[in-house]
Amino acid sequence: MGSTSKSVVDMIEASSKVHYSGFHMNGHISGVEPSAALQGTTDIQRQPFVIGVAGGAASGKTSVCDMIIQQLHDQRVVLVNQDSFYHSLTEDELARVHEYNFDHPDAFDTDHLLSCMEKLRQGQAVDIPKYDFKTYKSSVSRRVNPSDVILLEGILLFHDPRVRGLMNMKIFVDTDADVRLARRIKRDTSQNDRDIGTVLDQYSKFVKPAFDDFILPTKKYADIIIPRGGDNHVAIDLIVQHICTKLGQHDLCKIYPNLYVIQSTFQIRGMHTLIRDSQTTKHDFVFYSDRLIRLVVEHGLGHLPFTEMQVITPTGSVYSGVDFCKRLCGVSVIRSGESMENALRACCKGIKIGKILIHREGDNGQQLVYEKLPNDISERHVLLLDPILGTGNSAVQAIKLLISKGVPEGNIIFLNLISAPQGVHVVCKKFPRLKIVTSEIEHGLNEEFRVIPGMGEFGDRYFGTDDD
Ligand SMILES: Nc1ncnc2c1ncn2[C@@H]1O[C@H](COP(=O)(O)OP(=O)(O)O)[C@@H](O)[C@H]1O
Ligand SMILES: Nc1ccn([C@@H]2O[C@H](COP(=O)(O)O)[C@@H](O)[C@H]2O)c(=O)n1
Ligand SMILES: [Mg+2]
Repeated sequence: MGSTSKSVVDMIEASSKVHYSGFHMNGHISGVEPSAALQGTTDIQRQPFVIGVAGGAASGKTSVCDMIIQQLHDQRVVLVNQDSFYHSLTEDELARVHEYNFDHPDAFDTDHLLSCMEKLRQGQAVDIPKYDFKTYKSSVSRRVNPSDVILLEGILLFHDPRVRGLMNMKIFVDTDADVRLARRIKRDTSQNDRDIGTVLDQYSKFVKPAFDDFILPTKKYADIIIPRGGDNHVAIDLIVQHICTKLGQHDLCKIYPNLYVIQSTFQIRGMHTLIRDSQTTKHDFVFYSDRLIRLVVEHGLGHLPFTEMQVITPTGSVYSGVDFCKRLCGVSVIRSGESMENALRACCKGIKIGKILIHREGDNGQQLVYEKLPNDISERHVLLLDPILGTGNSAVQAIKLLISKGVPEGNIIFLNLISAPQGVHVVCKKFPRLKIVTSEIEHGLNEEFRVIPGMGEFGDRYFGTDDD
């Protein structure tokens, strides 16, 4: 199929240049959801996506980071090394350098690292020290500009909870101890002018014990463990793909405060991988779609208003909580939207569900052919259900109908599994008070206006009508 697609960034620049570049001038970009206080405003300040890469010395951390940076060539990425924050040795320490433990957490100026990271996260440039392994001192520094992605790498990066707390993703490079020692000998004798006896003494006295006591125990904090470091191309490709997905979503979220992409996890990516696979059986397709739909529905319900209430617990204490919004209604866009009804019913006991059927003739010829909605819909908050947002034309028809029935635009939450950027632009621009909640942003649309990578005809795959 001769399909062409535009990258998210291309489309954003083509259709929304003013918002996009305006945002970059403010210089705040992030991997984190906007805070509650900022939701609903256009002044969203975002911070960079921070990836921590830890592992033993000479495990291949720097090499893994270099490979990630190479693959993220069209993104603004900076690398910050924990090595840069080694304390400079005093004259006394220098005189007895062979007794100094460079692999202990105290060897690093972690407060300085934290203050530099804080500035970068706030969009400010920082001067990061340059550490010299031969003189054991930092002298000059290098200027690091704020970026969309910060790679932070070092042996003990996961040791301090404050440093761990900065990270959106944690990677542990897991390389065999013999390989690490062999590389270390090679590196220290050739680059750092050390003799092999000194390298081996340091290894047995400090490096190996510190690895066992301080580095290995932090492996449990990793989101991803990469065996074989830079040789593991599959792992690096997956990581880069994940980062691109997050950045793509953030680009759109930067522009539209009414777009909510649920926080991606590897569970969610795994479910998406299954439902996008053309070889997945109907049974698995339904199972994993249902799991994802439930997540989207729960997330969407989180955007409904609530009232505060107090209850008495069985211990006789007062619990101050909230009461659910009662005036609700689901509206499914026939036919694939009906796949989302069960999840909504499972979350909202006895919820009314209306239906809309829109007939699609080519790209622009959307026509409303059927609707059955509760009479009092104008007094309800509406959860509009359609698993795929493509061109946005059907969605616009459905939303217009709801508004014509008296539903305030701000009372509509549009729930879908995947959204093409084109559809997001159309819906978010036309209905800025409506909220879209989705689980992934797609790359785009092909020449036939089908979402890509997409997952095919959702209704056919879900209801089993795709058999020959
Ligand atoms: N997959 C690999 N194969 C061969 N040599 C490697 C590989 N990964 C790293 N190296 C080499 O090992 C040394 C240490 O790698 P580096 O990425 O600097 O590790 P770290 O940052 O964990 O100390 C470097 O000299 C590097 O060129
Ligand atoms: N002056 C120094 C400072 C550090 N080391 C060793 O470097 C290792 C950490 O660097 P990686 O790039 O390998 O992560 C660590 O094991 C220190 O022992 C050193 O030898 N001399
Ligand atoms: Mg390194």
